[in-house]
Amino acid sequence: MIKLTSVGKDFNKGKANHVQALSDINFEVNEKQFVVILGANGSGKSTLLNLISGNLFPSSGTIYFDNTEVTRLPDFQRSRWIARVFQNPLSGTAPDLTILDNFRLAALRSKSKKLSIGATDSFKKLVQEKISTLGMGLEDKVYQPVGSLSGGQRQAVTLLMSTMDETRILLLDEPTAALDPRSAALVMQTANRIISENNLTAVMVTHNLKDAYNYGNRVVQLAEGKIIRDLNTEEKAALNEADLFHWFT
Ligand SMILES: Nc1ncnc2c1ncn2[C@@H]1O[C@H](COP(=O)(O)OP(=O)(O)OP(=O)(O)O)[C@@H](O)[C@H]1O
Repeated sequence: MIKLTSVGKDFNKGKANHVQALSDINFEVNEKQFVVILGANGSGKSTLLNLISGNLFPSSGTIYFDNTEVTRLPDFQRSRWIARVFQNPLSGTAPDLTILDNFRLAALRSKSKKLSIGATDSFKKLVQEKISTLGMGLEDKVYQPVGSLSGGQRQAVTLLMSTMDETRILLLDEPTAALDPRSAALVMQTANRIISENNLTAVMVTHNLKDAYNYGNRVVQLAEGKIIRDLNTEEKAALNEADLFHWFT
């Protein structure tokens, strides 16, 4: 469903501060796969997500979604299929708008589901039903501004918003890095549930080896802009947690 062939990304080419962030990346993600990306700082993980989302264009190579070339399709034209959760809980939602209005905006990204997207009672009920699955008691707070929620609550709400439209791909960029351990665990459980219940294809960047071990059905390691390991479902299942730690020693 996502395919990168011979993709490279240079920053500041021809200048003294030239960086080759990614080189000759051949990376294919099948539908409903949940890929975890590991790698040291600066290895190119966020750049890879930015190329998939269309926030950056590659310097070389080609990107396809479902066999259609999207190499130079800008992010706003891909956002119909792609939802993204960032490290910073402040990204991804509009802080001054209520929870309900944030969900309305998410639903408006695609009109084809024929959802009633006005501030109608049925839409409110739908949002409350969805939010109640988080087990955070937010269903009684849908008129509260999202900015008043905790970081963990915001990440969970952002994840849930990805189920309001035609999203097929969920990109998670260190989604729990700014959260305390309990909130981080809740957000990961929520992400995992949303991915499987909605048959999403997911790519998650993390530095958390426990999460990389516990979640996803494929694990890829980047180093200096190249893929140096790519373990499929069986190979990942055969790992133990210490193996992942040894990748970095
Ligand atoms: N906009 C940019 N301009 C110049 N260089 C950049 C830019 N974005 C990334 N880089 C460089 O590209 C390389 C890869 O960066 P990237 O952010 O993809 O790494 P990362 O693996 O996500 O790192 P981290 O784990 O620290 O978030 C780094 O050397 C970084 O400095």
